[in-house]
Amino acid sequence: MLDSKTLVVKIGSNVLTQSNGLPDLDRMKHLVSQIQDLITSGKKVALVSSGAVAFGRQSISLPGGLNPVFKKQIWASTGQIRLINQYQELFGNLGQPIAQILVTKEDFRDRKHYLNMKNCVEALLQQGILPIINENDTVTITELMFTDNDELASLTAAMINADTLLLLTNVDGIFTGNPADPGSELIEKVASSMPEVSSYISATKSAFGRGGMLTKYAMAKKSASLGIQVLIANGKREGVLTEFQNKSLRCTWFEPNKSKHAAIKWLAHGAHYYKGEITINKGAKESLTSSVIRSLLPVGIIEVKGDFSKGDIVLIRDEDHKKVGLGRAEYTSKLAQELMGLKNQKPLVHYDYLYLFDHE
Ligand SMILES: Nc1ncnc2c1ncn2[C@@H]1O[C@H](COP(=O)(O)OP(=O)(O)O)[C@@H](O)[C@H]1O
Ligand SMILES: N[C@@H](CCC(=O)OP(=O)(O)O)C(=O)O
Repeated sequence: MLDSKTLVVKIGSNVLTQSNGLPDLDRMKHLVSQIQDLITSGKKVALVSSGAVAFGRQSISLPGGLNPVFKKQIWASTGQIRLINQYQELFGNLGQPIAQILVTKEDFRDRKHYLNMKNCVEALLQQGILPIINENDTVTITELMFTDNDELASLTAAMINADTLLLLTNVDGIFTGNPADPGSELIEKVASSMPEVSSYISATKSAFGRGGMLTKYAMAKKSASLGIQVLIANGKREGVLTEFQNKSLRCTWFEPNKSKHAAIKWLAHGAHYYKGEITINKGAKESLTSSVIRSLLPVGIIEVKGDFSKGDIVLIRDEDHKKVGLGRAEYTSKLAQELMGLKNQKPLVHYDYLYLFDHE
């Protein structure tokens, strides 16, 4: 485990609820005081907390036949107030100010939203205020939804340039089989050089979880590839964050690769957030994927699709429709259409803002 200065702590729904579905206030209090200890020790912490639907579900009973989307919206909108009030009370008792940030996938897709959100979270951290982030479940339905809050936490860690992502769930980490099976062993370390461990993971989810261990694993691997160390640990364990501080935590630790710069971290998560598609010819592909770092020039572009602005993410494909990478557009789709195929024009994607999939 490495030292940490800026970290994102994600708390899963199950950590905050008891097996009977009622909120586990003792657990919450315990975690709050340990988060406070992390902040007091000089770390910058952003908290991604699930629990809105679980808190809503246990306080508002709804008719069984009600549309599941309405149910989720009602539970999330009523439960989020309870969740944040609880945090407000617990952190307030310790003199720690908090802020609530509710986001959607669109906020990560649109460069302006993204920068507003990033600036806001950084300003809060700068002022010693703890941002508590959750998905805006009332407006995010189907394709607008994050896979789960592990994805949101991973995006947040990339956004604020965190060195550490701590995913707290109801098991000690990834096991070699069903965690309840005494024959299963905890996988203590995952490194990019090691064989895949995803085959061990079953699609089972805990009682209130959404994504399950498979998304946790996928997000942890992605974050580690960008240079963020990731720990999957048991949020129900007494002193979990104190053990993290002491580097003695039982967990699955993902060894980070060399850290990528902030823009690349944002781009790497852009696979579902791009606004336009650029098709490039063979020569341009060879140039981008060669060992010499090069920008994407209009001369190599053969098609521009979608409506994007300066700063938006674009997906780059080759002539065979294969995905080559993601880039940040230096100008609009309209101008890109005009310059397409022309020599001696300014790059559409600068090499500092180019993420190639093969490099993952
Ligand atoms: N190999 C595995 N190791 C650990 N947990 C696993 C594995 N396969 C499936 N799981 C399940 O993943 C669950 C945690 O994911 P999830 O329900 O999404 O939690 P959270 O609500 O904390 O996000 C565990 O409770 C466990 O049942
Ligand atoms: N936004 C939802 C969280 C959904 C979710 O991803 O839950 P989990 O798998 O427990 O992290 C809520 O607050 O209920």
